[in-house]
Amino acid sequence: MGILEKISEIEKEIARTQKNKATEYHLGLLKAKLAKYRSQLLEPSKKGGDKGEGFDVLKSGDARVALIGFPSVGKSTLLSTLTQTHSEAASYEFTTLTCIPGVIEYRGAHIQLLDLPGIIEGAAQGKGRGRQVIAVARTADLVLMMLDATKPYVHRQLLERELESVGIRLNKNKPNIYFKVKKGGGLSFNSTCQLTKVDEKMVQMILHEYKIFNAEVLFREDCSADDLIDVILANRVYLPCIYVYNKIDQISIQEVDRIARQPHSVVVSCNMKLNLDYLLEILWEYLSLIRVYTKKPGQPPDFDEGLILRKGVSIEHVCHSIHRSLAAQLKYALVWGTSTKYSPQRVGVAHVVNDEDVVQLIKK
Ligand SMILES: Nc1nc2c(ncn2[C@@H]2O[C@H](COP(=O)(O)OP(=O)(O)OP(=O)(O)O)[C@@H](O)[C@H]2O)c(=O)[nH]1
Ligand SMILES: [K+]
Ligand SMILES: [Mg+2]
Repeated sequence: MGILEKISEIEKEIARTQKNKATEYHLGLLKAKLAKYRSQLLEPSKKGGDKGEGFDVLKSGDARVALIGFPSVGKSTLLSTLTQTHSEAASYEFTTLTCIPGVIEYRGAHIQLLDLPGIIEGAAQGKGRGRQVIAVARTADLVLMMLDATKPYVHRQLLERELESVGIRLNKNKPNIYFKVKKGGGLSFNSTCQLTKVDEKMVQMILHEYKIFNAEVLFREDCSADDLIDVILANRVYLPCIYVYNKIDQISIQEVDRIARQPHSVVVSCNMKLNLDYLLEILWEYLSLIRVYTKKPGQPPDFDEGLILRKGVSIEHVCHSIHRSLAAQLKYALVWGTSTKYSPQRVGVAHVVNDEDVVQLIKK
């Protein structure tokens, strides 16, 4: 039996197994098996040719965003609208066949936007160019999932399931489980909170399925069996995702309002250029980008050449982004902005900066 058949057998078995206390362990085991086969499917095939020409686009700029969606939802139209690059758009499906990179220039940042072929149900199993598209999505910092606002909601769920099945986790944090394989000593299992979804026996069964008999496992939150499997496989990517509903020029204002209220969702019309500014604002926020301006003594800040960094970075990162050796030479920094109580305030390398802070670095 091939892997695909095995996967579909297990999926069928999970579907027909009633969910209750008695079948709990059996289901956990099936899930572990399923995840194992799926991750085998993801391993690069030895035959080659799987990567596909036209998908090897070099990473560039401050962040990378992948456009994922069904055919003809308007992905290429968005790329051509937001960037200087033109990507062919047409009313027929599969107009785009390769990966087309463009650059969004926003608040001084260069955000690489990747237009990709449309994907369809079964993409993860290799339908269409699904596997190549998904491989590119894994390399991105964020997924823009584009949806046709005139189409049923189930489209979004289908796409989510495709990405989910290949280990892409959207708008989800990495499960807080400490996991370490050991040479001996059996299983040491602990938790720092009450667990309602798994118990030691289940954890042990799942580990055995992966031929792991000696390990240290510490649950730091009430995680599920699926979360544990994600941690064991360790090949998951956790990406922020914005659901972009396009073609709102075709639906009623009530419908637009309803969709816009859903979590992580932005409504737009690429053809009519509606709400694209807001999309960029949300994109900036979801990418956790910030700008920091530097200033030389006695001179005004350099507002043209901001440094593009990520939320949560410190003065040390600011130094590194200017020059490798700078942090070691730093005496202190002066900061004007929302990250300090006073402006300016004298801070050390560990100080965390905010968006639009102005920083003056004083060397030893
Ligand atoms: N009504 C409406 N049509 C749009 C809008 N944006 C794009 N379209 C149309 O939708 C069709 C498909 O657009 P594309 O940009 O080719 O879609 P795509 O997602 O890149 O399609 P594939 O590359 O085939 O996967 C074209 O006829 C566009 O003119 C919009 O905001 N409103
Ligand atoms: K199209
Ligand atoms: Mg296209």
